[in-house]
Amino acid sequence: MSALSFQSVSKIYPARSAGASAFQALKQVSLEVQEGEFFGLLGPNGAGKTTLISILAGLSRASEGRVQVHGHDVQTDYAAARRLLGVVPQELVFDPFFTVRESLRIQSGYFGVKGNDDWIDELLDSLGLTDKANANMRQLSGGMKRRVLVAQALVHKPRVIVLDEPTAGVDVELRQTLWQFIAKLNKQGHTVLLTTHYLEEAEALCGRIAMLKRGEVVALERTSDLLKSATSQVLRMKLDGELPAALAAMARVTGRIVQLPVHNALEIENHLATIRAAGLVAEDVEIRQPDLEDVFLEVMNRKQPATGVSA
Ligand SMILES: Nc1ncnc2c1ncn2[C@@H]1O[C@H](COP(=O)(O)OP(=O)(O)OP(=O)(O)O)[C@@H](O)[C@H]1O
Repeated sequence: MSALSFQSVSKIYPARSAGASAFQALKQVSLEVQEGEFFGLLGPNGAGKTTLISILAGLSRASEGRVQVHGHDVQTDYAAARRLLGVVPQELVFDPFFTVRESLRIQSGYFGVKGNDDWIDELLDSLGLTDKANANMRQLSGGMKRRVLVAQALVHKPRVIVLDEPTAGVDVELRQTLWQFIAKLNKQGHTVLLTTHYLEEAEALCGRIAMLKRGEVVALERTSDLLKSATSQVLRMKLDGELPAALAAMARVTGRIVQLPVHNALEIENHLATIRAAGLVAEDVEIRQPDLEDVFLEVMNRKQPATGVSA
């Protein structure tokens, strides 16, 4: 039995006002995540990742289809399904009146877990929160609050850990602490479902990845196979000046660093000639293997059949 099962899940948000149209955020999404997997759910802003997680967590209802956690339906068997899940939400929602330790005890209470202090201490320690155990939630920085949200999601030792962009806006140290801890829990058998815009993290951590585009699954593969599926290599260089329009359309640009997909030697020569003809000087030119970000862009830029968005 799968740890998570999404069967033909669709979601249509109703029109908010007369004259507005309804919006289909998910279209027939089907996914199975096996127990013990570290699974990545990727997609651009608005692709439907949070909607799918909200349905999984019972915060929103699917318009069609079925979602199960270890065989428990998230609608008809909500309490059992929810107990198996630890969800770290994207939004920093917290109660400002309690200390960190109090809020973890309260959260344990919601799940009916008593005498949980040993595990709470371990969570505080693993997430670098021991010093803050008695601090009031409102005194914490954004990154510290994010750590508490992770701890809250894990108080009942859920079999399935769901992380919705857990590293958005957090520093390098927390990322490392967080990933070490989550990887350890995954090794112990916990299933992990992760959404992130940091494709380097997804590449390093996830064994399998689904990519969503406008509510549809457009790729579902092992990470290693996705990386092999890229049809191009990458021409990388530093440039001073603006890239000619013909190349800009296909380039990944970060400050002075320009990266272009290339399929053969002739294409490399042509790109460099176009750059020279524009009066630009390329420095530190190299060819590298594609990474997950290149594959992601390739998948997202593939022509898809037109999809109706209104209902
Ligand atoms: N309550 C709502 N009513 C109407 N439309 C909504 C509602 N919630 C989300 N949407 C729309 O559904 C689409 C999917 O949103 P969702 O938040 O699931 O995307 P996402 O992939 O999580 O994006 P991001 O990467 O920005 O977090 C978006 O176009 C969004 O505007």
